[in-house]
Amino acid sequence: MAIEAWYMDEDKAADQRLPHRQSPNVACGTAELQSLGVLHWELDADKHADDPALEKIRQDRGYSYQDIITVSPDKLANYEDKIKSFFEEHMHSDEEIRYILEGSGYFDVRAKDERWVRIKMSKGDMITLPAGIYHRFTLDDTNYIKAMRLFVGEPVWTPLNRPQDDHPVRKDYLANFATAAATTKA
Ligand SMILES: CSCCC(=O)C(=O)O
Ligand SMILES: [Fe+2]
Repeated sequence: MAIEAWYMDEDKAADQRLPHRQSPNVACGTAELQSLGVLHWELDADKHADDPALEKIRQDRGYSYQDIITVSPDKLANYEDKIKSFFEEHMHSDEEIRYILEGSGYFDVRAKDERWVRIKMSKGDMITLPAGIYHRFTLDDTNYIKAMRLFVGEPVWTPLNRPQDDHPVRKDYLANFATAAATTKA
C-alpha cells in the first residue's frame, strides 16, 4: 500500500492529534512527496532485527547509526516538553529517518507553496525527510509510537526552529527541491 498523505485543513484550534483532512480530502501523492525530497519505504516491521531489505537501505544510504524511541505518556521522559518540541516547525542539518515498528503518528512537511502536508505513518513505514525541509511530528489519538531512528554518522537531533532562511542547509534544500516542487504540483 502506498503511503498516505494529504493537505491539511487550517483548523489550528483543533487537537493536533486529529487527522486534519480537508473535506473533501486533498491527497498528496508519492511523486509529489518525492519532489519535496521525501522518500518512503514499506518494510516488514516484525523482521526489523534481521531484515535484508532494511540492511540494503542502510548500506545504500549510509545509515550507520540506529536506536529505538518510544513516544507515549508513560515511556518517554519529559513527555510534554518533547511532544511540544516535536510539533514546533523546524529543520535539521541532516536527514531525519524514522522506521515505525509499532503504533502510528503523523509527520507534517511544508509543501513548496507553504501548505502543510500530513503524512500518516504506521507500522512498517519508513521515511526520510531531507536536510533543510521544514517539518514537525505529532502522535495521533492513540498516543503511542515506537520507531527506529537512523542516522548517517554520529546523530545530531537538534531541531532548528523556523526561520532558518540564512542556514546553508536550508539554502541547499531550496536549491535542490524548490524548482522541482513548483513544477510538479498536482
Ligand atoms: C516517530 S519518532 C518520534 C519523533 C521524533 O523522533 C522526532 O520528531 O524527531
Ligand atoms: Fe525533526
